[in-house]
Amino acid sequence: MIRKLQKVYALTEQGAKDLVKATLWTVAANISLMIPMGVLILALEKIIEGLSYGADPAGGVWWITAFGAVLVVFIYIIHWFQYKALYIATYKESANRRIRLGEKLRELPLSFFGQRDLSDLTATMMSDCSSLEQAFSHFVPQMWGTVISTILITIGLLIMDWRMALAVLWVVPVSFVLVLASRWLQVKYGTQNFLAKRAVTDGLQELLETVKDIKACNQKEKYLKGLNEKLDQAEKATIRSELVTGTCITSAQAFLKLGLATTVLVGVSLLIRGSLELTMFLIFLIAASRLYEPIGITFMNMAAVFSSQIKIKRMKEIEEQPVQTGKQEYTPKNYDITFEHVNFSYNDSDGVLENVTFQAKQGEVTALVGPSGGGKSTAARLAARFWDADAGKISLGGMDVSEVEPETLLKNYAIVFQDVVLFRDTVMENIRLGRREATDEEVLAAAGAAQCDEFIKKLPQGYQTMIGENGATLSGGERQRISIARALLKDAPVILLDEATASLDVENETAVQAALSGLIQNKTVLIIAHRMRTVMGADKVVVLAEGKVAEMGHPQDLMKEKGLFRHMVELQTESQGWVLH
Ligand SMILES: Nc1ncnc2c1ncn2[C@@H]1O[C@H](COP(=O)(O)OP(=O)(O)OP(=O)(O)O)[C@@H](O)[C@H]1O
Repeated sequence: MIRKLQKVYALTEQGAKDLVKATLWTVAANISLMIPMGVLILALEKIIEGLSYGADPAGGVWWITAFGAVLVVFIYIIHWFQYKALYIATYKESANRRIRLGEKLRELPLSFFGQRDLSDLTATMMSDCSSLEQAFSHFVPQMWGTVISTILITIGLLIMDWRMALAVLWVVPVSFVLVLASRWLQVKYGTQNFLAKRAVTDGLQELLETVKDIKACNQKEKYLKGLNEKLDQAEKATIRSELVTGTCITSAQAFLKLGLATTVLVGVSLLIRGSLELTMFLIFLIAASRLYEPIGITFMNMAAVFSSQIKIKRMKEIEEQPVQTGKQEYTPKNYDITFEHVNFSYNDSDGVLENVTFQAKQGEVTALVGPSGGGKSTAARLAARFWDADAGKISLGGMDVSEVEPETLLKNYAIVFQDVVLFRDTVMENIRLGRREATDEEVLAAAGAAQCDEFIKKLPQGYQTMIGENGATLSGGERQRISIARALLKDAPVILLDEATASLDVENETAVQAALSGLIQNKTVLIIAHRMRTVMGADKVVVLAEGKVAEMGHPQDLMKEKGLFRHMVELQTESQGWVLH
C-alpha cells in the first residue's frame, strides 16, 4: 500500500507512511467527536429514568459529567496527535519534496531544460509544491480519514437499528456518486484554469526577462496587449472552474441534508408504531446532525484533491526523467578529446552534427571555426557531456564521456562561454566559483591575470562589491573577464573557450590572450572564435559547416587550399577595411 500511495501522490516512502498515520489519526479524531454524543445520551437516559420513577433527575448525572470532563481531555490529546501527524509531517515532506526536486534538476541533462519552460519549472518548484503542501496538510488525510470513519460509524449505526441507519445514510452514496460523476468536469475545467494561470506566470517572467528588448523595439503596447489577453483568459478560466466545482459540490452537500428529513420521518413513524425507543430516535437524530458535516467537507476536499492531480502529474514528470549517470572514479591516461562519427540533434529535430570525427590533442590548441549555426558550440558542449551524442563516441583520454558521471567529468574542464552567468554575490565569490577552496590571494592572482583588477578596484567596494542579478551592472567585456578569471583559477586540464574574448577590445584581448597562453601549457584547448587572428595561432583548425567537418588541418596548410577556411579569413581581412558611409 505504501508503494501505491508513493506512486499516486508522488511521495517519499516516509511521506506515504506519514500520510497513513495522519489518516488514522483523522479517523480517531472523527470518531472521538461521536463519543460526547454517547455521553449525552447516557445523561438523557438517567434524567428520563429519574423523571419516570420520581427520583432526583440529576442523581446519576454527576459522575457522567466527570466522565465527560475526562473525555474532553482525551479528545484534546487525539486532536493534538492528529495535528502533529497532519501538519508537522506534511511540512517535513514538503521540504523533502523541494530538496528532491532540486537534486533531480541538478542531475538532469541539459536537453531537459531545452524542452521545459524555465518559468514553468520555477512555478512547479514553488507554487505547485506549496499547493501540494496545502493538499496534504488539509485535504488528503481528512478525505481518507472521513471515508474510513464514516464506514465505521455506518457499521455501528446498522448494528443499532438498520431501519434508522438506512434513513440516515441513504443520501451518502447518492451524493458521493454525484461528486464522482462530476469529477471529469472538475478535472477538465480545473486543468484549463491551471494552464491559463501558468500562461500568465510564463508571460510575466518573459516580460521581466525581455523588458529591455521590448522597449528597444517599441513593442510595449503589443506585448502588454498579449499579456492582458492571457490575464483575461485566466480570469474566465478561474470563474468557470469555480462555478463548475462550486455547483457540483454544493448540490451534493444540499442533497446530503435530505437525510435529516428522512431520519425524522422514518423515526417518527417508527415511534408512533412503537417499534423504536425515544432514546434510540434521539441517538439517530444526533448522529445525522453530526455525520453530514464532515462528509460535506470531504466533498470539498475531494474537489481539491482532483485539482492537485495535474500538479502531482507535473512533479512526477520531473521526478521520472532519466538522469545522466556514470562512473564516479575516472583516471584518464591523457586528456585528448576524440570525436568518432558523432551524430547529434536537439529535440529529435534535424541533425545538428553529422558524422563528426576529429581529435583535440593534449598540449595543443584546436580551433573550431565555421559559419554561424554550423554546430561549433554544440560540439564543444558535447565534449563536456552537457548532452549525450545520438550516435558515435566522444572520449576524453580514451574513456567514453557518456560513461562518466557528469560532475566527475566536469572536474577536468574549465569552460568560458559566450553567455557568461554571474551570481548575485560579491565579485570575489563570483570568481571563487572556479575553485571553491581557493584563497583570497589565489582569487586576486587569477583576477589580475584575466585583466580584471583595474575595473574591479574602481567598483564601490572593490572585490567585495555585490554584483546585481546576472552581473547586470557590468559591461559585456567585464563579465567575460570575470569568467576567464574563474577558468584561470580552476586550472583544469581541459579548457573550452567559446568566443571567450569576443566582447573584449583589442588591447584587452591581447592582454587576456597572453594570460590564457600561460594557462594552456600542456593542456587540451578547444577554442571557438570568429576572429581569425585568434585562430591563426592554433595547432589545428576544424571547420564545421552545416554540422559536418568541411576541412581540418594546420591553419597555414588550410590557407594554401582554396577551401572554406581560406575564404573566411579573406572575407574577414576584407571586412576590416570597411567603412560606414
Ligand atoms: N539548445 C538548443 N536547442 C535547440 N537547438 C539548438 C540549441 N542550441 C543550438 N541549437 C541549434 O543548433 C544549431 C547549431 O548551433 P550552435 O550554437 O552549435 O552553432 P555555432 O556554430 O556555435 O553558431 P554560432 O557561431 O552562431 O555561435 C543551430 O541551428 C542552432 O539553432
